[in-house]
Amino acid sequence: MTKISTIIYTKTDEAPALATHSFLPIVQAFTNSAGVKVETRDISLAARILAVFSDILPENQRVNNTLAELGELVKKPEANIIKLPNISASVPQLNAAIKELQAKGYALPNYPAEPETAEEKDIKSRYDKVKGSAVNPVLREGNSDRRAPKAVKNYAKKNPHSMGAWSKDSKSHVATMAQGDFEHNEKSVVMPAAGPINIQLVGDNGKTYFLKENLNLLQGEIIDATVMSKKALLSFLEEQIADAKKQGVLFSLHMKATMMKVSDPIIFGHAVRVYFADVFAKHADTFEEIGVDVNNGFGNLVSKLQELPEAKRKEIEADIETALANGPDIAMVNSDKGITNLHVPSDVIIDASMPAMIRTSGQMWNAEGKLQDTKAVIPDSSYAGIYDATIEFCKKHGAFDPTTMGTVPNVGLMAQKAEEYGSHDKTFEIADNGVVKVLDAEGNTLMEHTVEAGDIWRMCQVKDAPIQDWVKLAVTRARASKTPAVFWLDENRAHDAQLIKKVNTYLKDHDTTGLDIRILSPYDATNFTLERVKEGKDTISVSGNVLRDYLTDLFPILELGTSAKMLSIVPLMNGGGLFETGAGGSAPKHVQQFIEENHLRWDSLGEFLALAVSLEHLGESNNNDRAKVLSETLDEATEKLLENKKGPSRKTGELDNRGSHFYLAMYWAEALANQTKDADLKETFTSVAKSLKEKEEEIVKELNDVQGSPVNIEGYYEPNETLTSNAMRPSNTFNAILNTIK
Ligand SMILES: NC(=O)C1=CN([C@@H]2O[C@H](COP(=O)(O)OP(=O)(O)OC[C@H]3O[C@@H](n4cnc5c(N)ncnc54)[C@H](OP(=O)(O)O)[C@@H]3O)[C@@H](O)[C@H]2O)C=CC1
Ligand SMILES: O=C(O)CCC(=O)C(=O)O
Ligand SMILES: [Mg+2]
Repeated sequence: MTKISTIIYTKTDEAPALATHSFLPIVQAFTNSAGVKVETRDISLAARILAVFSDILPENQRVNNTLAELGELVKKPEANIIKLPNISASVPQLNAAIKELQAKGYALPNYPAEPETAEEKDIKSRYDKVKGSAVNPVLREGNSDRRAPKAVKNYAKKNPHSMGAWSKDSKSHVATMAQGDFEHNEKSVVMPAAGPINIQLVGDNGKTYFLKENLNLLQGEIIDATVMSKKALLSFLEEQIADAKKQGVLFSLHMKATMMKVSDPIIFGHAVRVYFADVFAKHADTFEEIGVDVNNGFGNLVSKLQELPEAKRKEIEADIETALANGPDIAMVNSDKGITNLHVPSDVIIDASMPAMIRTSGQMWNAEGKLQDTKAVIPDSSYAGIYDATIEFCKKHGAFDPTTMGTVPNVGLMAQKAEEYGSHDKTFEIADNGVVKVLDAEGNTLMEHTVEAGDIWRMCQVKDAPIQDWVKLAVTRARASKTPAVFWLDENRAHDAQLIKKVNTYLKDHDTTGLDIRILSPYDATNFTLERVKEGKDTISVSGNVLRDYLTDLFPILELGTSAKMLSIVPLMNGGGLFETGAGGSAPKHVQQFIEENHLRWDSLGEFLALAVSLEHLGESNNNDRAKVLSETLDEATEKLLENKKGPSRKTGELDNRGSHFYLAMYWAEALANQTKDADLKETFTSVAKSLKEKEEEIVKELNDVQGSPVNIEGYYEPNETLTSNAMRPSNTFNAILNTIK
């Protein structure tokens, strides 16, 4: 008797949440017969908001803090979690979600942008726990192994996606700071012993205070501190805006304001204020009065203007028009609706936006809805070089060829809030000129920076155990796939120099004979990897947390057309498994199409791949042979789905997400019927496969016929369960067959 095994399937937001309404009933029907329970946990933005305010809500509206619960589970060996992408909310998204929940009868407070009373401060601190990238860092108690499975890569080679041609004369380029930024000011030390540290600001005005107290660190932890100079940033932005105008290219800002939820909105705000400098100078008092905060994007100003009397509003709008006419053209998110790249910080997120630009001949959309060469502004220079190198490579060699290009899997250091992505509780917009010091328990200065008011100072940490685990994972993957592995580390960067020492030490713990393992700076690693990619050769990138994020969108988008097709495994350090679905996000544009046309183009390939490895892990860890059979047959079904091109189409009226789920179910049932390892499963699924095949045409017709008109699911952040489920399961014939599986 095998013991009951449980997989946790996360309920999230937007397109992946819609897809779950169709896919999960299939999964549950198939796994039930193998003694595998698939339970859901709601970690959507709406559920996370309700969880942090449960104590003030009436009993019938309270929800458990499931994210905290999963945060504990990932530290246990029995963890087996399938994690779908979720919204990492920018402030405009957070406000929209609060508004929707309030309208649904939840007495939630508004988000206080500038809290004054103790109560407001408490409210803001609760919302800040939900804001930005608040899920992934909590669950990632392991490092990351992301790759395109062979079947997926072969499919892409045989069925290449479109790839915009590159011209040698392209004026597109990356602009990044040459001094005064995080990269150039970085200092780094390794903790010689465990103990608390303090971060202190010694003000030139005689005021000295702690920015952070009693932060407990472990022995061997690498900590870095650095600062982005406001002055240097502003003059860089001024230069780039003028240069974009001069060169006649689009101005486009690429940030990660979701993951870097403290620093990057501040930088985003500076970019908006510098671009619209004349408007901000002329109307400073009015903006102060109506509480304009462009750290949440230019869109915040646009919406706040509605509060003004018409004459004043019109005057400011005219000045905005003048600024736009005088400045360089701005890259557009939606030219029909006049939404620019500077409107909302969560509309243009660097990991997806830069590869999309590179795939589109290095161009972005202008206000006329036409493609145009672009200046991609990435203020901090720590990682901008990888996009610079890629763009220059494309100018020299032309676009990559998906039919021949090699693949670049990634082994990423991310466990336990590693590096920049764990820095928000140690990032500060500095209030006074002075010196920021990192002090050990005895009061010795470990690192210090001279700062000015408005500078952004931050500290990052990475623990030693995750580094050891990461090096081990890199060697394991290099050995298993017989592929060269490159550590993307720059000996000239303070943090990387410390990491290189540890990498060299920990590599000695493993047998590396016969393996090709190198350490190259990110810029050189890009060129080395791209040369090989062009020749059809594979190369593992072994990187820190930020590059993990960037590279696992960059290469999949170039190789496969989307990062949705990645296998994304997080072997948890305590033995459990976290299986992320794909490497991309929650695709807001897909929801819009679904609502308007009842067509969901979301590709669940990432979910299929994740479920297969989750079942395999369960098979191994729980000695559940049936789970293994389910896993093997699911992989067969996924391959067949690719071969027969049953992924979702982008066009309304054609097979969509729901139709692709039907085909997966049919192929899965067929594979189960054809296997010989488990007779019971064979018997159950022989009749299921037969019914599905017989009714194929009818089911596909039912799924496609509903498309073409709007659908109402009564909400965006918390749609109505029944309406959504009905909309996502429109084939009675298919539903009836699933109901017969015992
Ligand atoms: N792991 C996580 O939880 C992550 C969450 N996010 C969150 O997702 C949101 C959107 O982020 P954004 O940077 O725009 O990135 P997305 O990955 O959501 O979207 C970029 C584009 O990639 C394509 N795409 C992504 N996934 C799929 C899929 N499964 N099937 C088909 N196409 C896909 C779509 O292209 P097209 O429209 O052309 O079809 C989509 O518009 C943000 O709230 C962000 O915080 C982002 C990254 C990871
Ligand atoms: O958590 C997030 O906000 C995004 C995560 C992400 O983009 C990634 O891990 O690839
Ligand atoms: Mg990413």
